[in-house]
Amino acid sequence: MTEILDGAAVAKLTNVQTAERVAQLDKPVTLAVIYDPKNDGSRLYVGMKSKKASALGIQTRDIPTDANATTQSIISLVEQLNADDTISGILVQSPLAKGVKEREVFSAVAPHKDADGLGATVQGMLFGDAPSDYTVAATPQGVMSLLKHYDIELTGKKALVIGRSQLFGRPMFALLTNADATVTLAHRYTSSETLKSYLKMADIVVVGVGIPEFIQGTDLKQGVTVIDVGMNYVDGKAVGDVDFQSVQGIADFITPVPGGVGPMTIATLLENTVTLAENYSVKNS
Ligand SMILES: Nc1nc2c(c(=O)[nH]1)N[C@@H](CN(C=O)c1ccc(C(=O)N[C@@H](CCC(=O)O)C(=O)O)cc1)CN2
Repeated sequence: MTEILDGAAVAKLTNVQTAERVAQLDKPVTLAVIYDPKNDGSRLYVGMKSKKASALGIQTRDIPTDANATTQSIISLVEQLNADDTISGILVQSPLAKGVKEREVFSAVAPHKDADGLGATVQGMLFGDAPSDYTVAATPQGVMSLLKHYDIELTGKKALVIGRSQLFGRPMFALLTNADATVTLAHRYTSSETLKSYLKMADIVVVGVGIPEFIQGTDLKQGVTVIDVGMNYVDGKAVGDVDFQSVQGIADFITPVPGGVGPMTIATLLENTVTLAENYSVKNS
């Protein structure tokens, strides 16, 4: 029997705790969100994040980049927000406009305001498994929260991460390594025969490549745990990178799309934001 890892339900539990934490603070929690208003997905996701933030008592300042925005102009905006004491956390929604160097913009966010955990400093802390307070990218951290909620054993397990983005794959690799799994990171230059062999060996598969139903049940080992990070739209419907029906009876656990990693991404972003606000208030009390 294949059990659903219910991201929507676990996100709800996280959000209740986040709302309680916000209510305990004596100053407003504000998340600044920089995004490209020309990108349909970004408008949708920023809207979802702002709506959820508001429901939890977190204010958002949504900042659309202008038509002639450059890497430097957006970095200057980030630097203003870094220095703004009314801002608890900063999120740079990906993708930014063509030609803007995202990594440079992510890394301009001050570590103590990096709500999305995408900057070089906090990602360096993650890769060094530094035992200190730093934020972790929302999607991979949300995956880890889901695995923990369902007590999925990671120690010594063979984990396959497919996709090496800065948003997901690279921090996912680091988190699973830090959790003592044996991790392989596959990507577009991994041959299909190599990918096939690793898929058949993996105890845990985490895939985020943006190809609808890229993974089929027949690719997988009996009893595998499947985490579908894919967020594709086919005929207007959200579809993951895994053929959900085809893994029934093969996987022990799977995240659905919608209702899996997506809600966890938003819940984790907002959890990160209140953590930054709490740390800031402690340091400045
Ligand atoms: N700076 C960032 N940019 C982007 C991120 C990110 O984590 N940080 N992730 C993705 C998009 N994303 C958040 O921005 C995101 C996508 C989807 C969902 C979600 O909850 N989806 C629903 C389905 C929605 C629908 O039905 O249309 C679900 O899976 O249940 C949340 C966040 C790219 N950019």
